[in-house]
This record gives sequence, C-alpha cells and structure tokens, in this order.
Amino acid sequence: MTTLGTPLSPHATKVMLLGSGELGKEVLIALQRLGVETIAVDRYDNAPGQQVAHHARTITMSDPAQLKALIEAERPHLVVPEIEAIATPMLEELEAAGTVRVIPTARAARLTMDREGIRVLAAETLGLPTSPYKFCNSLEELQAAIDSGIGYPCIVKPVMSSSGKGQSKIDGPDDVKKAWDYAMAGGRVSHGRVIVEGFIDFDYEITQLTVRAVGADDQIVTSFCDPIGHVQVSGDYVESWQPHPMHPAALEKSRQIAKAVTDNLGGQGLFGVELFVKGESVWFSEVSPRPHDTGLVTLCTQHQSEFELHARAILGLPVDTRLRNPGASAVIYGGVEAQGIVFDGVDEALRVPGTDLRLFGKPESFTKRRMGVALARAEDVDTARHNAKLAAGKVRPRKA
Ligand SMILES: Nc1ncnc2c1ncn2[C@@H]1O[C@H](COP(=O)(O)OP(=O)(O)OP(=O)(O)O)[C@@H](O)[C@H]1O
Ligand SMILES: NCC(=O)N[C@@H]1O[C@H](COP(=O)([O-])[O-])[C@@H](O)[C@H]1O
Ligand SMILES: [Mg+2]
Repeated sequence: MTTLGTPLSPHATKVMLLGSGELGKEVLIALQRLGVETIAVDRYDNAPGQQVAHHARTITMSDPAQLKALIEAERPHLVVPEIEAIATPMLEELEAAGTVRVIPTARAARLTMDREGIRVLAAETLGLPTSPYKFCNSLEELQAAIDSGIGYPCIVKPVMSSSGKGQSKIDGPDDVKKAWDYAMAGGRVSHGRVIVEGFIDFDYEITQLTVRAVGADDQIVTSFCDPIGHVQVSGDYVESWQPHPMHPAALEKSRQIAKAVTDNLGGQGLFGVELFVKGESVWFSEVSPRPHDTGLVTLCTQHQSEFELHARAILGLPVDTRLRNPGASAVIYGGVEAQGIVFDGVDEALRVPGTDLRLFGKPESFTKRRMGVALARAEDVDTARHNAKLAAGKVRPRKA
C-alpha cells in the first residue's frame, strides 16, 4: 500500500531531485500534483526545477561530501538522479546504510553515470548487440583502437558526457586529433577518457521508454510505451515523434533488449532505452534510468507523460503507458549567449494547430543550450512533425 503525506508537514512524503533541468522540472510538477514535498538540487541557482519545487538547493553534486551532507540534512524518502554527473558511489554508501532509497537503485545510477559501466554491462555481461567499442586514455590509445579494428568512420565521446557534449564523428585519420581535443574539452566532468565506437549505419533510431512499476500483486511489472523516433544533430536531439512505425520483429527485439537491461538495473521508475535499428537488426546504444529528453513528446501524446509515469512508478503507484494520439516535439535552442533572454513570437507559435510550448526558464542562454520545446499533436506523425518544427521556428529567443 502506498500512503502519501501532506507537504510541509511532519508527515510529508519527501522526494529530492539531483539535477533540476527541463526533465526534472516536469517530474517535480507531477510530484507536486500528488502532494509530494519536493527538493530540487542543481549546480546553479534558479534551475528550471528549482522554480517549481518547495525547496531549492545548489551544490556540487559530484562532490561526495556535499552530497552526503545535503541528504543527511534533508532526509528525503527518495533521491531521484536527473543527470549523470553525481557522486554515485556516495549514493551507494547511503543506500547501503539505509539512509535513503535511490531511484531506480544506486547501482543503476552508478552504472549509467559514465558510458563504461553501462556499455560493459550491456555488451559483456548481458551479451546484447552494441556497436564495436574501445575505451582510451590518450590520443595514442585512440589511434591504436581505430587502427586495430574499430576503423573509420567512428564516433568518439567523453566517457562522462551527455546531450552530445564533446562527441564527434571521425571519417579519416585527419579527424582523430581534433576529435580527441574536442572530447577533452566537452565532458561534463573531465576524466581524460573516451569511448570510440564503430559507426552504425542505422535506418532509424528510437527511444524505448520502459517502466518498472509495482503491479496489483505487489510484484514489479515492466511496461512499454510506443516507440519514439528522433533526429539527433551533433549528438543532441532536435526532433522526436511518437509512435514511430516499426517492423514487428524489430519492435520485439527492441523490447527484449529493453527488458534485459532494465531487469538488470532493477528498482522502480521509467527508463529511456536508446536503440539503433536497421531492417530487423537492433543495437543497444545506451539507457537513461530516468525520463529521456526525446520523451518530452509524451507531454502531448500519452495519457500519462514519461514524467508522470516516473513519478507514479517511484511512489509505488499504478501506471498507464497507452498512447492517446500521435505527436511530435521540436527543440528551441538559445541561439544567443546571454542572461535573462526574452522569446518573441510565442503567440504566432501557438497559432499553429494542436501545438503547445515548454519554455524551461533557464536563467542563462547559450547558442546551443536547449531553452524550450514545441509540442504538436495531430492525426498523424508527419503532420505533427511539420507543426512542431513550424511552431519551434516561430519562437525567436533574443537578448533582452
Ligand atoms: N556508434 C554510433 N553509430 C552511429 N551513430 C551514433 C553512434 N553513437 C552515437 N550516435 C549518434 O549520436 C547520438 C548521441 O549519442 P549518445 O546517445 O551516445 O550521446 P549522449 O551524449 O549520451 O546523448 P544523450 O545524453 O542526449 O542521450 C545518438 O543518438 C546517435 O544519433
Ligand atoms: N540528454 C540529457 C538531457 O537532456 N538532460 C536534461 O538537460 C538538463 C541540463 O541542461 P543544461 O546542460 O542546459 O543545463 C538536465 O538537467 C536534464 O533535464
Ligand atoms: Mg543518447
């Protein structure tokens, strides 16, 4: 049985988000609606989620001492990682000591914190199909890995990074040094280590949202959302849509892979399993043990968005993953480097039929920082994609 309390009272159900960007903000809103007391943590003040939570805290989440002190001071019932760059070994310690429950588990947060833990688990422990890969600590090791089997083209990424930061494609020997230098500059936490992956020439890629929630008989039940198709530019998502039509065999394989990975990671919550598909072949790419950026589209397509699904699943509540209607999302980048920007054309954007917007409220804009997203629902995915891109293009961020 799940019992929920009253926020700001001695019997509050308290949830702490570690990372409070656009994805955390929506999880926080879903939790608020259920009367959960929320604590939004991030590395900077006024992060999107901090603007909607009961409490806002700013710390260096990759510092184990700061993380421990905050968790011990706040004593949340659940700690919900929202980004990778967290001192996850400390979360494991606190979970083992019974201080807190980590979503989905502290081990899952540690394994997915960098590319190495999850890739070794998927490819070597679980034997799932992935791109060929190698981890390298220097430019020389990178060149050797490419020469001894990975070949060209290939992709280099810092072991700890996300949203394509520090990622580049290498087409030939001339690109190797540039890719190494770019990776060194682009990781969220500098590690001096990269993964080089053989390039998969896929037909399309999907995110298979997968939920582990408590069923009627108190057992964990796995359920799947409809596949989400997406387009990535420089390793960052720019457009997503749902449902993405798939060959039944490819869908079946995708779900088998998603089940194998999420069974192993365990716990309760929503996962975004990233897969590459070519014909009936499917490769595992990576997994987020939390809502996925491409899943922002579910805000306009599902009865329960990925954020509501996550909130429900972590609280032990039932979930409904059904699609309501086709839809699409299109990203709005900052386009400028400035604090406190303004957005022109919001009215024009919302005149596009079936559209909605999320402007995240990030205090500072960078040219390639995701500042908002346009959402469109429609009779079919093609119309939705067209309208989402049209609406996103009408929003014009600028310096105030
Ligand atoms: N081995 C590969 N072959 C072909 N394309 C790839 C490969 N690895 C990555 N990509 C492309 O780059 C995109 C981003 O890669 P990946 O998901 O590993 O980066 P990320 O920084 O973790 O991104 P995010 O945090 O947004 O998920 C993929 O969605 C895919 O489009
Ligand atoms: N692919 C992962 C992803 O999209 N994560 C989302 O981006 C935020 C960081 O944004 P920022 O870099 O603009 O601060 C994170 O907090 C999360 O919401
Ligand atoms: Mg990814």
